[in-house]
Amino acid sequence: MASVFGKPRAGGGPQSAPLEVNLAIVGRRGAGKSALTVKFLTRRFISEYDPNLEDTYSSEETVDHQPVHLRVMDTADLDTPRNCERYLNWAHAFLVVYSVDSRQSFEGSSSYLELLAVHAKETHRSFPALLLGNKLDMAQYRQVTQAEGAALAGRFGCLFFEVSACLDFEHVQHVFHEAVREARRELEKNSLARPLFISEERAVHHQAPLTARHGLASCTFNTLSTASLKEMPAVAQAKLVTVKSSRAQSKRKAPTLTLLKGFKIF
Ligand SMILES: Nc1nc2c(ncn2[C@@H]2O[C@H](COP(=O)(O)OP(=O)(O)OP(=O)(O)O)[C@@H](O)[C@H]2O)c(=O)[nH]1
Repeated sequence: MASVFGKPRAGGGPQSAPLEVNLAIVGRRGAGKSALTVKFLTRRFISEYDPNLEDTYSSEETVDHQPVHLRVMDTADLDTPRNCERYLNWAHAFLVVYSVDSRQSFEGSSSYLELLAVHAKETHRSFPALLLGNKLDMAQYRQVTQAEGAALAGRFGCLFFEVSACLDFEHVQHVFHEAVREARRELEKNSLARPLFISEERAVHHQAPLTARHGLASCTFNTLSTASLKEMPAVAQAKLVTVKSSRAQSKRKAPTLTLLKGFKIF
C-alpha cells in the first residue's frame, strides 16, 4: 500500500527520490536571514555580505533518517514584503526572522506572518511558518522579550525559537530541520502538495507517481481521469547554488573562500 514520507510504498525502495522541500527565509533587512542560511549550510558565521542578493541554495539533508533535498531561498525584500509571489508560490514552509535587539524587525516579522495568513486564506492552503528571534547572543541589548516572541507565534499558530547565527550550529540546524518536519507534515496532510494547473481535457491513462520535482513524489493519482496536469511555472528570480559543506571544510586553509555567491567566508 502506498504511503508517504519514509514509510514503505509501492515501487519505493532505497532508490526512491528524496523528499523535496522548499524553504523561504523572510524578514526585515538585517534580521540575520543570510547569516542563518550560511550558518546552516556551512556551519560558519559570516559578517560580510551583499544585502541585495537573493539566492536559493540547495542542500542534501537527512531528517529523521529520511533523505531530503532541501532548497533554501534567502530572500532580500527591501523594507517591507515586495513581489512576494516569488516565494509565496514556491515555498513549502517559511522561516520568519527578526532580531531580538530590534523592535522594528519584530514588527516586520509580524507583517510577514500576516502576509502568510492572508496567502493561506486566499489559496485555501496552510503554510507552516516558524518564527525565529535571531541574535540571541545580543540578549543584553534585547528590545523584544521572549514572551513577546512566543505570544506573536501563538497568535499565528506557529513554532517559535530564539537562535543565534553566531553561536552553536546544532541549534540552527535543529530549527531548519523542524521546518522540514513541519513541511513534511503538511505535505502528508495534503498529498497534492503543490498547486496543479489543470490545462486541458485529456485522459490520464497511467497511475504512475508524479516526479518529485514539486514535492509530489509520493502521490499516486488514482482518481484523476479527465484532466492533464501541467507543471507549476518556475520561479524566475531565484538563482540556484548548490553548496557542499565538505568542500568548505576541505578548503579551510585558503585565506578567503568565496563559497556562496555574494558571501565571503573568512
Ligand atoms: N551578533 C549577531 N550578529 C548577527 C547575527 N546574525 C546576523 N548578524 C549580523 O547582522 C547583520 C545583518 O545580517 P544578515 O544575515 O545580512 O541579515 P539579513 O536579514 O540577511 O539582511 P538583508 O540581507 O539586508 O535582508 C550582519 O552584520 C550580520 O553579521 C547573530 O546571530 N548575532
